[in-house]
Amino acid sequence: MSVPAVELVGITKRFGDVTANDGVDLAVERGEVHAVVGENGAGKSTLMSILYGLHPPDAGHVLRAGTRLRLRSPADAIAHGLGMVHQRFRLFPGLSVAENVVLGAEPMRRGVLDRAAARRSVADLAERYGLDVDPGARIGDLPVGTRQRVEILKALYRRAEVLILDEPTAVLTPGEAAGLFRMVRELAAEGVSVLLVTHKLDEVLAAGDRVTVLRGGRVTGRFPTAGTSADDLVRAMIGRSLATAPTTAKKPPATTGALPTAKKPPATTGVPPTAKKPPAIAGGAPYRLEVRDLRVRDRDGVAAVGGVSFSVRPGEIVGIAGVAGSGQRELVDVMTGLRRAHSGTVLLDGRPVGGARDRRVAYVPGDRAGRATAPDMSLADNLLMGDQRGFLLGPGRVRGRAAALVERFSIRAASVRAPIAQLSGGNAQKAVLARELSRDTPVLVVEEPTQGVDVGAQEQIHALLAAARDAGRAVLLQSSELSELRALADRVLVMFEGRLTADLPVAEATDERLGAAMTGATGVRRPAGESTE
Ligand SMILES: Nc1ncnc2c1ncn2[C@@H]1O[C@H](COP(=O)(O)OP(=O)(O)OP(=O)(O)O)[C@@H](O)[C@H]1O
Repeated sequence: MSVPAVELVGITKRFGDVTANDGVDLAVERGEVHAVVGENGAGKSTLMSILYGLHPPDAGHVLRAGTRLRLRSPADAIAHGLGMVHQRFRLFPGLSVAENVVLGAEPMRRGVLDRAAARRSVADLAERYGLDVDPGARIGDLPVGTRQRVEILKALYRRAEVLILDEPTAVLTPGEAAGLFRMVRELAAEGVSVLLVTHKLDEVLAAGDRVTVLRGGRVTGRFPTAGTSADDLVRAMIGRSLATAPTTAKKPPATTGALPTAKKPPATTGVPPTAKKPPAIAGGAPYRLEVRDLRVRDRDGVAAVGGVSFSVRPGEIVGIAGVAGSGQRELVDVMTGLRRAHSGTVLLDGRPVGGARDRRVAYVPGDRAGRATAPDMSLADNLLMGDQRGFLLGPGRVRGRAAALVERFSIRAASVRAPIAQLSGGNAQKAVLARELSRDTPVLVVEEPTQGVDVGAQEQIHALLAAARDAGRAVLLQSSELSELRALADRVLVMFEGRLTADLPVAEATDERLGAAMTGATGVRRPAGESTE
């Protein structure tokens, strides 16, 4: 057998009491697409960080084409033909594609950047690997899928032969995701090895050659994708099938250093477990949330939302679909009181939303690190943030309440005192959901609730959102996963260029109809008695 392109041998990594990787062996062949899957906190990101020189392992080593490497930094990794595309792109919006690709390794001519040479080599590279990118385009003008291609080009320009993709489709539309995987197969055919970290098992099975499953920092399964089902992977990931899943996630294995079990949580901190009759709204308003002819301008004075009207009843989940930048962000900003509208109104239970952050709206932002959490503050403080009772409680009670939420929402963390930045991505997301779902508000606005979240937790989060609806809350759900909108929403709205291009009952929200509305096709279907303009 040939020497693997890259091999991780006996990798162990501890953070305090947490063993994030525990004797992990993983070999990737040349030209292979190798997926790494596992629950939130299973140790996937840690393993990739070690391979990319971001963390030194406590034990074990990395071989590249059979040679042992000492990786002290990403620069070392890049020098040995490793490249990584992070979830958050590291591109300069004001610069061109070619300038971004060559940045730090520029072709120079008489002491200045040789732009023509940069463009030529970027165009050659794009052509060789079949990547559709215009080297002269400005990054700021490009859609997310194209920006990701630029990140991949950047790695290839630095001669990456092993490419690590960390949840690459989290930010992509379904069409862009399909394009990415076509490209990944082309790269593999050219001999590039791809390590793919993802929670989407259908992607793994469609685009991967082999899969390694991690659980509690250890390898619990190795599969060729051929002949393997999603259920086989799930069983290796969580030790059971999803079909027989209890509603709450299993206790974490001892190696992840989870918190001790908390006492019974106080009733005020949880989502009501059973469906209730929607409560009557004060003043008899039929809607919990009403948006009337809303217009919002962005910083440059351009209309970001151009006259949008819709309403959400108690006990209803309304989904919002649309390609990024269609005005969803601005719409949500006004609804949560984070931005002022140019004109129009937003009413909660018949009363206008306040100018500042309105306490009647619980909000789960899509931008976890930037908006949803204070990364340097403890998990406990993040869980209680915005809860005015927090000021009246001593630190012991704050930790007690936080521990109750940790237990209830199966958040895996070494301690509620540790900074939230130390949690795995999916566990940080669960913490934000725990905080917002446990607030007793009439309206819940949720963006991308399961982004970066493992399959078991996805199920749990969906059940929690359904419970919030059944308790009579009005839920507005923005998601780029059409399957998620279909699973949860009663109606799906589509935004395109700041306007609603569809308002469909879920039974009519097919991929084709949503896709057409997302690209601006007309033929808007509106439920009787309501207008969207
Ligand atoms: N810098 C750090 N300090 C302390 N603990 C950490 C640090 N980085 C990771 N951990 C812990 O190591 C464990 C593995 O985390 P890791 O991020 O590798 O998981 P993951 O499989 O990538 O999860 P996710 O799917 O949620 O992104 C978790 O328990 C996490 O809290």
